Amino acid sequence: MTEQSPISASKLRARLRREGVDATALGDDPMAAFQSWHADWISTAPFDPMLVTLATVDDNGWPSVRAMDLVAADQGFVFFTHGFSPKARDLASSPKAGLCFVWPEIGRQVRVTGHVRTLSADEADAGFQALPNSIRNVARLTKQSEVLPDRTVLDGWMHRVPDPLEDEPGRPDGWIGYRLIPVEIEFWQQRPGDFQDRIQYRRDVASAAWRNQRLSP
Ligand SMILES: Cc1cc2nc3c(=O)[nH]c(=O)nc-3n(C[C@H](O)[C@H](O)[C@H](O)COP(=O)(O)O)c2cc1C
Repeated sequence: MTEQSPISASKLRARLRREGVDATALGDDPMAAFQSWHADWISTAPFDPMLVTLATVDDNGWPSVRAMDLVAADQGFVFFTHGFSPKARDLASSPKAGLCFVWPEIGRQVRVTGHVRTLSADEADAGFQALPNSIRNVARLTKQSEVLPDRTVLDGWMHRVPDPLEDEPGRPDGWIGYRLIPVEIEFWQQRPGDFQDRIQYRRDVASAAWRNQRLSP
């Protein structure tokens, strides 16, 4: 079987820009639309296809953003982090967050707002086991965003000889998975003359049905 070669991002960008997007083409289910847009992005073999920016807010209303790796997009957006981190503290006190996917090579952006739920222990265990060894190792040894006196602490961790009994260590206490359940998703498509298409979906609280509307560029 021959390996599928990546689609040229610039050719795809030109086509998507020319065609534009409307709510009928996107359909009634914005998660399905996201999966389709994400598949377009992945087809161009980008350097980090799962990259997303996550925004949270702390107890005093201060926002903060950071790059994250999306792990799955199913009925929501799944990501993993350390339970001791500032973002986990934010999510414990204010379980609402924003995501922004930026795919400039194909002229697209997707913005998401929603409620964040902690994954079950089983889901989190499975997600943890699927991570690369190096990340599991760091998760086990460190407390993310803790202040360190200097780099020698990292050197110590890096040169630590692994205990053969810890070959397949389970998920550490502090490692958490989350699923962001969207209440709003906006699809942004670049268009000629910068008259971009923007289709925003909002979930109706009473009926849980999605409604969409077109926004001005
Ligand atoms: C490309 C990239 C991907 C990242 N993915 C993750 C991730 O999936 N989970 C995570 O906890 N941190 C990830 N990070 C690190 C975060 O950006 C951040 O530094 C860390 O989570 C601490 O954030 P906090 O102090 O706001 O809690 C990633 C950073 C980059 C640059």
